[in-house]
Amino acid sequence: MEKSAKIYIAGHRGMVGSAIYRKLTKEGYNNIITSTSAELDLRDQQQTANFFATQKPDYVFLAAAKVGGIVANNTYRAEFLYDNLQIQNNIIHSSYINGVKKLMFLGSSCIYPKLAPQPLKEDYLLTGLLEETNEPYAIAKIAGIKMCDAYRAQYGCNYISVMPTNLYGLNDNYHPQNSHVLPALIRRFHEAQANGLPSVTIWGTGTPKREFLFADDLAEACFYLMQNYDEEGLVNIGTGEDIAIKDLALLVKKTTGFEGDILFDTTKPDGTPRKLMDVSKLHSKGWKHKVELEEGIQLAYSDFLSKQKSLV
Ligand SMILES: NC(=O)C1=CN([C@@H]2O[C@H](COP(=O)(O)OP(=O)(O)OC[C@H]3O[C@@H](n4cnc5c(N)ncnc54)[C@H](OP(=O)(O)O)[C@@H]3O)[C@@H](O)[C@H]2O)C=CC1
Ligand SMILES: C[C@H]1O[C@H](OP(=O)(O)OP(=O)(O)OC[C@H]2O[C@@H](n3cnc4c(=O)[nH]c(N)nc43)[C@H](O)[C@@H]2O)[C@@H](O)[C@@H](O)C1=O
Repeated sequence: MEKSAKIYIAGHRGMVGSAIYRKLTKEGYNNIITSTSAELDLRDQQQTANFFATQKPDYVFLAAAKVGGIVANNTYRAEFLYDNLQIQNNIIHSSYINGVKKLMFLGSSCIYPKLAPQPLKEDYLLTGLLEETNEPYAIAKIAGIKMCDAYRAQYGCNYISVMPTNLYGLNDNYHPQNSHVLPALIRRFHEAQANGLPSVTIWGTGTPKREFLFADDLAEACFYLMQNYDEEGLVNIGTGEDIAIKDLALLVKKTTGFEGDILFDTTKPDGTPRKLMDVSKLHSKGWKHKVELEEGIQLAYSDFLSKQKSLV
């Protein structure tokens, strides 16, 4: 990507989009275009087509999506399927019509079968049934990978797909029900500590294992792959290390200084038992994560503390 290239970050106010924005700015890119969902509803085909025809971006990072944790995915099943298919179809097709040089599509580790062997290799895609709680979201993300591959095969478009593991970081969503586990626990442990509560309840059994990548590390990987990776198919982005949710809760407890008990609400879903990425392809391309989990939780907690007055 030339420094003067016109780069569109779709979803620039989100956790990932804002991290990509920070990275590009730090690298000296100054022709970045953005638009909020209120200004441009990417589910709308005509609005999206007009935006691309007017702006004519050279490069696109597709980080706009309907995103949420396990309960949000399971509750808003129609929105997770419809919104995501619309957003990605509109952006990918408009990119083709307007000659975008390269596009990066962001998927998710939930595209892999629920009971796939671990760690998850890229070629396990479409080898088994999906996890029920996030099937609509996963189906949309799989369609995005296949859109990129089909436009590459038929039209020669250089569209690449990356599959991030579970993410956390600055500008995360701290909604009590709709967020992912790490921001949810940061908020719940912090509030319990601040209010002198005797215990914190976490969802599920605490036995599922998850892998976590700091969003600024993800942005580094996206920037690197945008310049060094031009293949069809998909590439995992993660750390290659995972942790049981119960142990994650102990880390957040330590970070927030909470001293009470941890209880488990087993009426809430566990989801996939394990989702550990095989990152050998990513490492072979020359990229490895930098921020380890405990340091990342500290950074995310500091960001939470600076923003908590504005949270609902
Ligand atoms: N968070 C995670 O753990 C993971 C995320 N990912 C993927 O990374 C990408 C970014 O996720 P993340 O940053 O966490 O999500 P966020 O919810 O933080 O941000 C999503 C962004 O998408 C934009 N958006 C949503 N709907 C529309 C719409 N209809 N029109 C225009 N813009 C819209 C929002 O814009 P606005 O703010 O203007 O409303 C928002 O900035 C997604 O593709 C997600 O699937 C993958 C793996 C894990
Ligand atoms: C990134 C990924 O995110 C979603 O999948 P998920 O990995 O299951 O994500 P999660 O962060 O919501 O939960 C991880 C684990 O943690 C447990 N857990 C405990 N206590 C809380 C809690 O308070 N909140 C949440 N959300 N989970 C909790 C929870 O029960 C589960 O066992 C996908 O739908 C899909 O969107 C996707 O791609």
